[in-house]
Amino acid sequence: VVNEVVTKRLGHMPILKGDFHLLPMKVQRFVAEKAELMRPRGIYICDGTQHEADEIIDKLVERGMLSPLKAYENNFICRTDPKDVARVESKTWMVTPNKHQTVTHTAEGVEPIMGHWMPPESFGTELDSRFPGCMAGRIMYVVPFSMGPIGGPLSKIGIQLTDSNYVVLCMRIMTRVSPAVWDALGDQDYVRCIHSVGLPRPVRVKVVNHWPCNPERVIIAHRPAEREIWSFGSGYGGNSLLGKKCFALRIASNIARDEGWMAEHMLIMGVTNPEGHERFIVAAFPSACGKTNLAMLEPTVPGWKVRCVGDDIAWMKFGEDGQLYAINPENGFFGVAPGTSHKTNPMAMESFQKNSIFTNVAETVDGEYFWEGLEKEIKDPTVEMINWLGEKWRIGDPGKAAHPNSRFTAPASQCPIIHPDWESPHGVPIDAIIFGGRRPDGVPLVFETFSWLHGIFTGACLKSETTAAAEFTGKSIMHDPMAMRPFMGYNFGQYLQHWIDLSKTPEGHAPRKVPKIYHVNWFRLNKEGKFLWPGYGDNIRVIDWIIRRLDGDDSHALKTPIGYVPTQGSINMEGLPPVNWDELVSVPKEYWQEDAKEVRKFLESQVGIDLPAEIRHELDEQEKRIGAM
Ligand SMILES: O=C(O)CSc1cccnc1C(=O)O
Ligand SMILES: [Mn+2]
Repeated sequence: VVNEVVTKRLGHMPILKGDFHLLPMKVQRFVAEKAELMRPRGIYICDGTQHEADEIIDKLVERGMLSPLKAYENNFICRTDPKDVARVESKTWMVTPNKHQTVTHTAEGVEPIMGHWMPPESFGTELDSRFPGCMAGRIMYVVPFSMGPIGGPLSKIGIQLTDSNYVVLCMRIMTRVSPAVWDALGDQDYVRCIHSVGLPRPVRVKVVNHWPCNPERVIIAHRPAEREIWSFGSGYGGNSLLGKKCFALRIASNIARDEGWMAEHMLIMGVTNPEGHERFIVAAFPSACGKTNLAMLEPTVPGWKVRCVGDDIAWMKFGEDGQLYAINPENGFFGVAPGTSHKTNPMAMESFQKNSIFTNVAETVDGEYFWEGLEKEIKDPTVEMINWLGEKWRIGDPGKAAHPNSRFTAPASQCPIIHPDWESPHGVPIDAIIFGGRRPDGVPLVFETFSWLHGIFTGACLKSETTAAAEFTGKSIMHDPMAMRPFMGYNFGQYLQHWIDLSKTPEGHAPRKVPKIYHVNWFRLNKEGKFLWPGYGDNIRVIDWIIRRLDGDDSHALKTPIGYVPTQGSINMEGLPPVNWDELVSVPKEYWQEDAKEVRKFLESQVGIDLPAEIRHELDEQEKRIGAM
């Protein structure tokens, strides 16, 4: 179908690949309009095939942006401009007509830590000063992708326009890119993702590592009501792979609120006990707090089996039967490389032995990847390397081999313990939700909350020691409510209300089985500053206790003011070096009295009048229980 407006807009823009006029008309209009705005030298409609990826890879290798890691099959490495290495929260915005659609009514003079609001008129100005002509001399790739299996009832479709072929390669690993998306689209809406590295040709600045970007002019703006994302100036991770944080969390949480489901920053895992009974659990930990490690856990206790459904994002919806179901909307893993090893996550290691892309890690002269944590696994510890800055480096030299936020991008299908149902369109049944974070002091190894509302309150008070994924540095305990702080798509108080509302069974439906909510803390330190708990594969012992609780075993729990903690002997410690049980599970009165004051101050100053009454009630009741200790 040819439409005059589209034809006029496209003008003589060459279509370098694909048949533009076979695209659905609404997509033709979207592509033509953006092409007229950003004026690329041509349009390339992606088909997501291996052949297409190989062609793009060859071009990037020739240009020097990507190089093959010759020790593996089809693995590649790239180094970014050192100024473009992580999500940039300070330049990530939600654009809504009314400020409080995005941010809560914080106390006078208190900056919201959730949601970063930009008024629509300012967004217009920012857009006009960046996007017109920004793709000059570059190709505009049209990437049709599905978050979730194509055509699934919980899946959603996006179209990303980008001038970065690195982004095209990564989107193909992280999402489902296929012409089948055009057919699945039908009359449903889709999320419009517009991305540019922000460096039109002819380029007048020095491009570092063949990595075009425009760090000083970065903006990542979301228009949730319009289901639109605009990203400029960064080629990296969550700033540019718009299917992940921007779509699957910030925009999707808005769609989920409107449609009655949940878009959460959670891993999804299947756990089978020695009796062969499998349960599925989701867990929300802040960035770089071990979600991937838990999702791919290798149990140290015989008879247990863990299989991975997802490691970062869960979309969940109550089914007709009242059961909560979850899908992993992603198609790959974009995991933190440093700290990943055969000791900490052998299954992750096995997931990226081929067909994967490594960003800002080190490369040995033998063509292997290297990062902090692999010292004991490298064949030759004296081997010469190129570090993430492109400098000659050896183990023991000053500086780091890999950037702390360096990443592997690997197909989920390559994970040896990927669950057989990981692509089930309807998802897997969820029986427990676990919140957790890095809490060096005062927080027990695990506790079960008293109710759905108490669980939401506990999630809203989630805190964790900061890590490398965001731009914060240094060790401090930061609030990260529901592990969604950087990804909150709308007013946090309304988000809590949405969780509360979802537990209510709609008229004439099967009663909703709300999952039990737990909190875990693998990171408690003893008085000498040493970890009290071995963690990693031994965390199955905590999951075992949780599953016995789900199976109705209520004998091994001690009621405390913050929830039920395991009684001594109720966690299988066989084979473990002695553990100081009291230090590990104690709920110290003075610590929690302080904490009660701090979370009240946090909720009152950060959520204010938007805090649902039910959660305020949980806050009051918990403070009373602690006070009565
Ligand atoms: O986008 C980045 O710079 C890394 S952040 C990231 C990547 C994958 C999964 N989770 C995160 C996160 O920050 O939570
Ligand atoms: Mn994450």
